[in-house]
Amino acid sequence: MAINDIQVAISDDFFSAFARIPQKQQTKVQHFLTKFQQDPTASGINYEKLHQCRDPRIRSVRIDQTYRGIVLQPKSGNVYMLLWVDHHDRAYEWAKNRICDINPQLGAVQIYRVTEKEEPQAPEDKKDAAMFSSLRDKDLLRLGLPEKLLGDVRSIETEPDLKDFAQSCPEHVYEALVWLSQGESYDDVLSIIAEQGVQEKEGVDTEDFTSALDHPVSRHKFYIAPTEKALLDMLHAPLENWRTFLHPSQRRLVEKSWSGPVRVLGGAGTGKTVVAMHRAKWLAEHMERKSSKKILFTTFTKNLAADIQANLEKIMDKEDFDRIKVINLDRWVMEFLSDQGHGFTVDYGEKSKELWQQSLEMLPSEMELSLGFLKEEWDEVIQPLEISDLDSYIRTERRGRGLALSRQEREGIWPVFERYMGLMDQEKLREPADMMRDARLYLEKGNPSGFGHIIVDEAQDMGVQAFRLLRAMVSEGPDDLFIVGDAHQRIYSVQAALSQCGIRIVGRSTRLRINYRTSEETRRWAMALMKDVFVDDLDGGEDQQEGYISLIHGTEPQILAADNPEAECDAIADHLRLIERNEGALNACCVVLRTHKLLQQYSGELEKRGLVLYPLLPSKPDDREEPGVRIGTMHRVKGLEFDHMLICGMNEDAMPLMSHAMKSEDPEIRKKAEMRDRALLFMAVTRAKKSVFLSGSGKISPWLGENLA
Ligand SMILES: Nc1ncnc2c1ncn2[C@@H]1O[C@H](COP(=O)(O)OP(=O)(O)OP(=O)(O)O)[C@@H](O)[C@H]1O
Repeated sequence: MAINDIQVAISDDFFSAFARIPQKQQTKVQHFLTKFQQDPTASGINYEKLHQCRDPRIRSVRIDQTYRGIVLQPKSGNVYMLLWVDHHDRAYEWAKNRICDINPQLGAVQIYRVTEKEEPQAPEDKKDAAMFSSLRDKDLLRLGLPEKLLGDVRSIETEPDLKDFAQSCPEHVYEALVWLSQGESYDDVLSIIAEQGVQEKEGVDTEDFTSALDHPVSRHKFYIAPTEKALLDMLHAPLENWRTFLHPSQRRLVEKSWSGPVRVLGGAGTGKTVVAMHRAKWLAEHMERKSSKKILFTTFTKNLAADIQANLEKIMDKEDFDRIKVINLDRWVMEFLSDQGHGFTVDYGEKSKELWQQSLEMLPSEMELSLGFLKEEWDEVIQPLEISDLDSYIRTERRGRGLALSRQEREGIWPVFERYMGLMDQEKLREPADMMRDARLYLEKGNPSGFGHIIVDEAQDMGVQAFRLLRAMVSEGPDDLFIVGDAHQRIYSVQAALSQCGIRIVGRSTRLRINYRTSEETRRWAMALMKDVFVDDLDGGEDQQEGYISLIHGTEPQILAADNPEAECDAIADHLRLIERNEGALNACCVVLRTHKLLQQYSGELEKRGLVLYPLLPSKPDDREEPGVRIGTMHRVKGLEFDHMLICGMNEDAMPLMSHAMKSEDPEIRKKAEMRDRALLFMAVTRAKKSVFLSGSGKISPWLGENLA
């Protein structure tokens, strides 16, 4: 057998186990793996049969005197699979009841754990109460359940039983069981998994590991390193599973040529950014080598673009990476316009405030409309619809506005807008949305963007002008636009519909449904915030709120209502100290506040209580090597994640914030402002990987519910 025919597949469990062993042994494992990958049949590799082991194909291999790797060596073929690594006794204990085989129904490689004494059936007295009693064995096997686990499934009665079963069950089967436990019908679950390319197959050869490793389920579990360098890179970041182990539902979006724009929706933490990054990588690897056009990966926020750039660099070859430009859209617009000799400066509201005041002088004295109302009219109607004359304004439908304006009233207020536009021009100023419009006009005149494909993250915060611009930046055609977003997290712009901006996604739209970040308890709490509100699908329709799951469990969000701010800060400090005692550091904890003023106030109070703080600054990435509790505004944590989130100062007037918009005379504007704050709280809560703590004092936010600590 030629050595180069040999395939070495490494399981995700192996990488997790590797991350837990001491550094000294990690170095030895690296040496071992380099040798092993070159030739697993070399005489220096000591395979030992484990007599206690349920799977006759499993062997141990020697790393050093005390550490062992666990390997599967199939009877035939040239595949070797590395399953685990640990101290001798623990490695043997892990291997004892593990089975690694090819599922006869699906043709995928699975690893699972059988109980000491397999019971093909549940005990008689448990049968009726069982959670999956309505399903026949045949139905369960069709989902890919190993036959040896049938008895275990039959014994599951409660959610905690199901949760425990996760330790033994192959992950894709566990996912199917969780869907079923949440009330999805059996047929719907079959369709969900079929969409991922997971379905019953005829004539599976249960000894052909080479073919089985190509199955989407196996590819979610095993990594076949293409080069030694790729393997070493993986070992340097063993817990970053997203680097290689794409879920089948993610992989099918990434590795495919699409006939036009694609929209990917997905709740918080479902891996939208991960998918978008892998999509960029796949496109770079598959695009025409000679093409002078680049791939643009764009985001709404600057911070996220910086993170993505760093992450893409980790998973790509330099040559492929050079085909991608990662930049937030605003910044690209500035660079492009400057190249075109545009000559205007963007204004984020500082100077325009003054100009609005001057323009207000044009309002007829008999009209009693506030400046707030006029600015809302500008942001919601005039700006997105690009209205530049009174006639068009009179004819427009004013969608999304709650207060009607007669023709006469429109004639009355138009001079205010006209004056504002004139003053902005005079001062050579532009609003960010105007900059996007101007960039689009240059593109439409024939000045190219230089991009052949565009990937858009955080699309929920891109407004009408941004979508129109993106459409103009790349020619219509295969793989032109790949757009990911989640309107539950829209905290900046107003709702925009892709199709109304020329981006047609019909037939190329999909949803990611498995949350990899937050626990199920946190996910449910966050979803309850959005229970009775309309959440759009970025194209004018409604996003379904059901059908998401998280496979991780944790504690319920903890809510504290203190008598006064001092008592609240005492409780926050106590909560942090407890985490520090358990985990040894506070670097993965983050405290967020609704406003800059609250941020200053709470920072001072927490420092007084002896806590070291690490402020999250607007443009500096979070360096997790630095000590201290992360602290920032809620907006600053968009797109990030932390083990523990503390969302503080959640008083009645802070959430929702009693802003101008919340006091608007237009009910639609009040509704939108409230929705943005709900989305902000939703986004902040869903940054947590392990726990959420929400606190306020005196009268707390009505959204924190009644679950008081
Ligand atoms: N296939 C995967 N395997 C392991 N981890 C994954 C996978 N996909 C995503 N993750 C992890 O899940 C977490 C969330 O991923 P990501 O940030 O891409 O989600 P998102 O949908 O963009 O989140 P949000 O919208 O809330 O910002 C990250 O920690 C990521 O590493």
